[in-house]
Amino acid sequence: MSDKSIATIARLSTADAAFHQRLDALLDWEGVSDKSVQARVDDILADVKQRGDAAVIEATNRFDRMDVTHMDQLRLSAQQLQAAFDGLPDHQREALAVASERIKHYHERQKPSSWQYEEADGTVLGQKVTPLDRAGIYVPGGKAAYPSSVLMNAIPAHVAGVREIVMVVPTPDGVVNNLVLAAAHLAGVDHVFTIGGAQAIAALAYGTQSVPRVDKIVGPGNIYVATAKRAVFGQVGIDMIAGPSEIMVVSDGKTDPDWLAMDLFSQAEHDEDAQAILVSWDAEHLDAVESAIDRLLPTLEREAIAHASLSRRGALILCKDQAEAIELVNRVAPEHLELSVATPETWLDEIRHAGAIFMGRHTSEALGDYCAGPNHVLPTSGTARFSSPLGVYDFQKRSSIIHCSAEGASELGKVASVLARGESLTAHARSAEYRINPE
Ligand SMILES: NC(=O)c1ccc[n+]([C@@H]2O[C@H](COP(=O)([O-])OP(=O)(O)OC[C@H]3O[C@@H](n4cnc5c(N)ncnc54)[C@H](O)[C@@H]3O)[C@@H](O)[C@H]2O)c1
Ligand SMILES: N[C@H](CO)Cc1c[nH]c[nH+]1
Ligand SMILES: [Zn+2]
Repeated sequence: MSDKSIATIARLSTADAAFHQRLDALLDWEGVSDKSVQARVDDILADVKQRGDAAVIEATNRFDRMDVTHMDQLRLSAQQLQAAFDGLPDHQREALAVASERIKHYHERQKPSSWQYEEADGTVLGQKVTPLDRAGIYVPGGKAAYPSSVLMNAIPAHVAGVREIVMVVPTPDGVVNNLVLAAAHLAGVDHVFTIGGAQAIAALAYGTQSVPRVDKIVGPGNIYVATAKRAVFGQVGIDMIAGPSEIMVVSDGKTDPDWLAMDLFSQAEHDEDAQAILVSWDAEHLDAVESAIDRLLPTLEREAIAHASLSRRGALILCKDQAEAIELVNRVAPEHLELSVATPETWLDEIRHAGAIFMGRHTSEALGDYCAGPNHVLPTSGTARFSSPLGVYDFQKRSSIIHCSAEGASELGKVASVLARGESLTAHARSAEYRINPE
């Protein structure tokens, strides 16, 4: 272990008796179970539900340090979005366009089609896919502005065929980010409100005098956003409850330690509660990465956030071998997994839980955050065990189609009748029996 360390990041070994306890402590994020946050969010939701715009304005003035009196001051017009796009320097406009094209191309592949098949007696069964009428997208904006999240939320909605997209994004102190506006223009967002936190989620879920009520709310955000999304679920659909960003890297010891240190920082700089873990079976390599962390930390602009995050939820873990590294990955089920190894493709079958898998030394997670193509809104806090990246499927729903021929209804009626009478549901049985062919 490096003796020059400034103790930025914990060193753990799977051989230690207390390893699993320490890992559990690292993975634990109180998040949406925090009672004081829940109480505050409940108050905001109830207020917006009751008073609409007036409550949204008050909360926005309070939490985002604004001074507005009318909802029109929290609404951006299509002309403002267009002007932001037109006013960008060429290199920014081009980068947005490239990212946007790649994200669209990737998500086009996720587009499902409706299907149906016909049985021998002429009965037709199928599934009809229908896009949502109106989707609400939350774009975070508290500690940083996220134009990339505009694209990642709005493009799959468009590909899915959503009729109307309503975007909310907080602008603390009234500072509007032109790249965010330009991305909204490029991605074809229909309405933009500069509101955030629980008040924005409430406005989308319940509707207000100005904000249209949506059918589903998607997108990442902080603890107030996540708590509010959980509370309004049922009233509206939601994509997932996303916690702070996470990265887990597995290294075979051959990747440049500076690259790996920066990959850990790349998520640590999102949030004090972000999680950054490196696993390797090469102890000297972990020493080298630890030195790189200490050396590179002061060179970051968001040094304080990255430092807090690495101290709280960062770790360099020494494991026995590849098999144990894979076990750890499946246990953590990270939002982002980097396989910084020589032949990542040979690992893939055994990796069961991860939001996105970045294969090989050259594939830094940052490329996925912006422009590789796959979505960067991913399951966190171990929920990759049962959920998937945001995708076209989040903006669509399915209806079953059943069209019986007379012959089909007669045959199925006999089966349904037996089962209905077994459930003592006489009306069900008789409804099916009416359609049974007499001979
Ligand atoms: N998964 C992803 O794709 C992705 C992408 C980008 C960011 N993120 C994550 O999203 C989060 C963004 O968080 P953020 O804070 O920067 O922006 P945010 O937009 O989620 O939250 C800002 C809002 O929080 C509310 N708020 C702040 N303090 C409050 C308080 N004391 N009481 C009530 N409300 C309060 C305010 O209304 C403010 O508008 C980070 O955790 C980051 O890691 C995730
Ligand atoms: N890493 C974030 C998702 O966890 C997405 C993002 C946006 N900008 C930079 N990174
Ligand atoms: Zn990121």
